[in-house]
Amino acid sequence: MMRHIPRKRFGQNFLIDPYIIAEIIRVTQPHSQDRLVEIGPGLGALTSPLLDIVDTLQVIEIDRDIVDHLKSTYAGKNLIIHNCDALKFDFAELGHDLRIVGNLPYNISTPLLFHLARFCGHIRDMYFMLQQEVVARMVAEPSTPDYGRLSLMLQNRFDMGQLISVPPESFRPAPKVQSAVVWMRPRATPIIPVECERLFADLIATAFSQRRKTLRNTLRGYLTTSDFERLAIDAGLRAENLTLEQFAAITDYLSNNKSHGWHDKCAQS
Ligand SMILES: C[S@@+](CC[C@H](N)C(=O)[O-])C[C@H]1O[C@@H](n2cnc3c(N)ncnc32)[C@H](O)[C@@H]1O
Repeated sequence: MMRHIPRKRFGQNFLIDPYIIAEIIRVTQPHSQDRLVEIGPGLGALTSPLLDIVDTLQVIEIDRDIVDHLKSTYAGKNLIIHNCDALKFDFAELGHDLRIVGNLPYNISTPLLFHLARFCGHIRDMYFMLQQEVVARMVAEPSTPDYGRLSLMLQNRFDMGQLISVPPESFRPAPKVQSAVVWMRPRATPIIPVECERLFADLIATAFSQRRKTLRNTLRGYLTTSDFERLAIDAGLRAENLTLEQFAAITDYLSNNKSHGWHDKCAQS
């Protein structure tokens, strides 16, 4: 293995634990024909075992030194390297039915998950290593401390679940936090219609901007007392108490109610 000084700015914490590496491959269940994509291959901890199974592997890596290393290590193998920023990568370019895996750079994990959500229609499933704390927020249920914008935005688009809990010692250098592997599968249809997602995003950003306040206060700009009554939602609740379906009902109500001025906004987005 080449001498490489891990770059903090690229979130480089390399997997060194053979048990965890084997577990990730086992849960991913790759098949030779799969259209597999790895984000952030690094020094190849997952890339090597994946290349042993799949006919072709596409990888997206930002670090040029690492790309040079990958080119020499896997010369002659069916590895297609995209030397670019995964946050800007057009995943639609790779076709449909994508299976995406990666031990993600933790410093960009949330924006990367939002970026990937835009390509739901191209994705079959995803398996990612993330900070445990982020996974907890992704899969959180209403009325729990971890439930918030990330839970709602992603649960709208994906079915998700935590698979493996991973300690810091499984990486070099060891991160300060506990990690976990999560699976994500796009829902056949998002709960919020795509054309209303912008309104939904604005609504939950406002509702969660002051977590301890009631919806009556936080959503004052959106809903009157009689709106809450028509929706059969208690205005004395907090954002964290509402289910995704209840936020969907509010979004739907606003988008169908021209007097609120949201109808046009929704249609434009
Ligand atoms: C946590 S390391 C994982 C490396 C390797 N897969 C492993 O498990 O040992 C994250 C990898 O993502 C790369 N990376 C960081 N930011 C990136 C970005 N914006 N786009 C693509 N790759 C990125 C890093 O250079 C690094 O190789």
